[in-house]
Amino acid sequence: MVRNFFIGGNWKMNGSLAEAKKLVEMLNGFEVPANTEVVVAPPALYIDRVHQGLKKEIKVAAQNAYLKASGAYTGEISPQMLKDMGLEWVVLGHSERREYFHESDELVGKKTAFALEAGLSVIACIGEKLEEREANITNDVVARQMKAIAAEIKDWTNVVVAYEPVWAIGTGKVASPEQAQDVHQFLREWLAENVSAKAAEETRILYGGSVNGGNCKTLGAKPDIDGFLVGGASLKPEFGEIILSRQ
Ligand SMILES: O=C[C@H](O)COP(=O)(O)O
Repeated sequence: MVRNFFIGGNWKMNGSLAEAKKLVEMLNGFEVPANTEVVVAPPALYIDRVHQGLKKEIKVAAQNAYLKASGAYTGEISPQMLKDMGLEWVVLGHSERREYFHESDELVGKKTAFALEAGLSVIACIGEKLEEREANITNDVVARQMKAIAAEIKDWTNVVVAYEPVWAIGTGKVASPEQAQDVHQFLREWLAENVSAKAAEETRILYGGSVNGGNCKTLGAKPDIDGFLVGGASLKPEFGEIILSRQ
C-alpha cells in the first residue's frame, strides 16, 4: 500500500491576522502534487479565517484540543468544537505542550483517543530530548510515548505519528537522514509488534525538526519517512519547495 506523503505546517504562536492572510494567499498559490496531503495548523484564533480562505485541498488543524466535549475548562477548545467548525485534524502531544504545559504521555494518549472518538484525525507528536539521545535511550523514550497512545486506541487509521527530536526543533540542528530513518524504522517495527502489521504498513510517520527547503529532499527519500511536520519554514515561501519535494 502506498502511504500518501504528508506535509504539516505548524505555525505555532506566530503571526498576526494580516500575516495569516498572506500565508493563505501563498498557500493557495502552491500546486499540491497528487498523492500529497497538506495540513496547516494556525494559532487557534486564526483557524476559522484560514480555513475559510484556503483552497479545499489544503486542510487545517488545531495545535491542541482538550479531552472533554464542553464544560468549565477555561481557555480550552474541545475536539467537538473543532469538528463543529469543519476541521478534520488536530496536533496533539507536541513537545512544546509536553514541556511548557506539562502534558504527560498518559494525557496525550487520552487526548488522542478522545479526539479520534470525536471524528478528528490526529497528528500525534513524540520525540526525545537531547540528554535522552546522548544517554542512548531514544528508542526507549519514543516506545514509551507510543505505548501511552496505544494503551488508549486500537485503530490507528486516522493517526499520523510525528517524530520530532526535541533537540532539532527550531534549532537549525536537523537530524541526519540516517538518524531520522533509524527512529522511523524502529517506530514502524514497534507498530508491527505492538499494534498490527496493518498499522505498521499504513501509518504515516513524519519527521519534524528544522526541516527546510534544503534538507527536505534527502530526508523525504528515506523509506520510512512519510512526510514532515514543519515549524519555522512553514511561515515562509520555502514551504512550497517542501510541498513539491517529492515530485
Ligand atoms: O511542529 C513542528 C516542529 O516543532 C518543528 O519546528 P521547526 O521546523 O521550526 O524546527
